[in-house]
Amino acid sequence: MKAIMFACKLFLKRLSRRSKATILYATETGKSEEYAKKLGEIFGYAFNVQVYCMSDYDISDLEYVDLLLIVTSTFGNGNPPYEWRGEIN
Ligand SMILES: Cc1cc2nc3c(=O)[nH]c(=O)nc-3n(C[C@H](O)[C@H](O)[C@H](O)COP(=O)(O)O)c2cc1C
Repeated sequence: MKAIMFACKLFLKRLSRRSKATILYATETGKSEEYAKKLGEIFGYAFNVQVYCMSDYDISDLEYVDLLLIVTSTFGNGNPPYEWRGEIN
């Protein structure tokens, strides 16, 4: 039992040291959200990853992020999805 607790502590310590990656997505029909979540799973092997919808993200949190990935679609004349057009928090 002690060995398991020790291994868990080591594992959590190691996880907390990983660089922080944030993935923001903006979507109309859900494809970018799906892709952002898949990307999150893949990057989760090497980074401490969080995935957010663009409209839910507080931009002041960017200063704590080591890597930022943005997944979005375009519509019409290369316009971004609706949620991207609104003001980011
Ligand atoms: C009406 C309409 C307009 C589109 N306009 C563009 C465009 O200008 N450029 C582009 O690359 N893709 C365009 N697309 C393709 C979408 O970007 C594509 O379907 C995308 O995968 C949708 O992703 P989402 O579900 O994350 O919004 C358009 C699709 C539709 C239905």
